[in-house]
Amino acid sequence: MSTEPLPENENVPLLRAHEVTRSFGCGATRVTALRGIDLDVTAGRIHAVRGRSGSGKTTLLNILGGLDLATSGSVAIEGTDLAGLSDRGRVLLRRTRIGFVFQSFGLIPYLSAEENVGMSLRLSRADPHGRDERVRHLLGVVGLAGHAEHRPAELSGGQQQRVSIARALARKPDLLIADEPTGHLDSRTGSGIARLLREIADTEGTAVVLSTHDRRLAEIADTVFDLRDGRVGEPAVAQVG
Ligand SMILES: Nc1ncnc2c1ncn2[C@@H]1O[C@H](COP(=O)(O)OP(=O)(O)OP(=O)(O)O)[C@@H](O)[C@H]1O
Repeated sequence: MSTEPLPENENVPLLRAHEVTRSFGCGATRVTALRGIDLDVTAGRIHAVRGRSGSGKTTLLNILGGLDLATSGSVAIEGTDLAGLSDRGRVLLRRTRIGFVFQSFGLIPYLSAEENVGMSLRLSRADPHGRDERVRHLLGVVGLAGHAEHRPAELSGGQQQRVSIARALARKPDLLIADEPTGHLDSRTGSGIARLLREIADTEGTAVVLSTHDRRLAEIADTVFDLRDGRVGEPAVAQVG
């Protein structure tokens, strides 16, 4: 990958993956999940990764989010190669710049919605007043202002996913990684989550990378990458912007 500094220009990608491969295991049991992925991620845009089960979607998202490292190739956020950071450097980068949303929500069951959303802000010792304001704002953004004190078990699946999206946004990440965010939801609830992600990308300028089998999520994406045999085809520009 070029070591030239990127020009200052709003079209410069936030994240750039170049020739990314990922293999697991060795010898006869070696599995190559990704085989040379090139992909750019841009602020305020939604990038959907589609593909059959086992095509490498989760593996790719984990690498883009710095949860895992490529076997070869590079992933850089604003020119910083993730593989060049120490483990602690990657943890810090994830905490400050990347939010994660998972299919199974991953909320802490004994905490209320507002406590789940505010958790990472408490851990970062954010000023309590600003923290409470941010949590209130985010619960409003995801349409749960009236459910601040509910625990996950008292919320529907769609509401739990909204809490997990608010939690992922608490520290104003530049990049939101969402692995099958509607995978456990019925289609109507999934459509609501799709609209919410679109709104967040548009209003907060967050870059979103999501994996999905869900047509509705692919429809709200700006770019769709089809993963097949560990490679992506030419990115398709989705019909709906
Ligand atoms: N930790 C691991 N160890 C060994 N093989 C792995 C590991 N993680 C993923 N794989 C393999 O890599 C390939 C891609 O898996 P991955 O989970 O990325 O696919 P996916 O497209 O997300 O699938 P799904 O839609 O079912 O979640 C699969 O063959 C899987 O078995």
